[in-house]
Amino acid sequence: MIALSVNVNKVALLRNSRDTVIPSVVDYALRCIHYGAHGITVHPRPDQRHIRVDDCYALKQALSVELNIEGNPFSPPMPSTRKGVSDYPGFMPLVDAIRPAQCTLVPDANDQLTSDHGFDLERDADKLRPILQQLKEWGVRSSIFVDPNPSTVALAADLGADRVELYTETFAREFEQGRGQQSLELFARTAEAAYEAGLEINAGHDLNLDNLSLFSDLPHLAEVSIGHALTADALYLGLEQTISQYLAALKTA
Ligand SMILES: CC(=O)[C@@H](O)[C@H](O)COP(=O)(O)O
Ligand SMILES: NCC(=O)COP(=O)(O)O
Repeated sequence: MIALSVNVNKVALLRNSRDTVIPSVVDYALRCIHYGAHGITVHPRPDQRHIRVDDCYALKQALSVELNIEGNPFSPPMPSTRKGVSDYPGFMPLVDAIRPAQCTLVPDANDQLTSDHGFDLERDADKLRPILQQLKEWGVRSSIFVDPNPSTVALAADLGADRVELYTETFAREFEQGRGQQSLELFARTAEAAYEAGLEINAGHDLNLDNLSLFSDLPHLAEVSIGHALTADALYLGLEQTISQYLAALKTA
């Protein structure tokens, strides 16, 4: 079985556009689980523009399924600029406080719009090793966000990671151009090399209802985390009932 972990960043982004709690990130996450999702993913960034520190605490408390926290382990503390929102303590202090089931290390710059590359395992080895050791001591399963590369992925196991998350943006773009099958082959060779090295395999970024069925053929795939497209699809797929309920409230149905 391939686990679906729903990334709730975009729900927080919508919530943050007002000083209200609509939509509730925790309520949305609980509904995802009620409808069959297996876990919840968040990617807090230092500016807390979507998921906030307080969301991480609330999700940890509310969830009985796996919470996956993604982020740059080297991101420093940052004061909050918004009233009533806690300061960002830095990524590793946050993970220490929350102790999620899984922590995915992503090399995002602080001001990056979204994740756009994986770690360079050769260049960043010495920086990553103590981070992975720390996660092990905390009992947090570790995963490293990587670009598909069959010749370097095994290094993640040498560094002490439990899993890798394959960054699937290139697959999504190639799929749109009709080259999904060719692109999947590179991912499959990377997955085989990772599996041979003893790693478990996650994947994510820009997976959607069009490309997911093909991607789910990836060998040894344990988990996908999906947020952006899934949130947009929930808007579309829930629209009919929503419009009809608003019309009923107006007594014009
Ligand atoms: C690591 C990764 O690919 C996701 O966490 C991605 O960053 C989605 O979150 P955002 O859409 O908030 O960037
Ligand atoms: N790790 C990928 C993730 O959490 C969600 O990525 P996306 O579906 O929002 O592109």
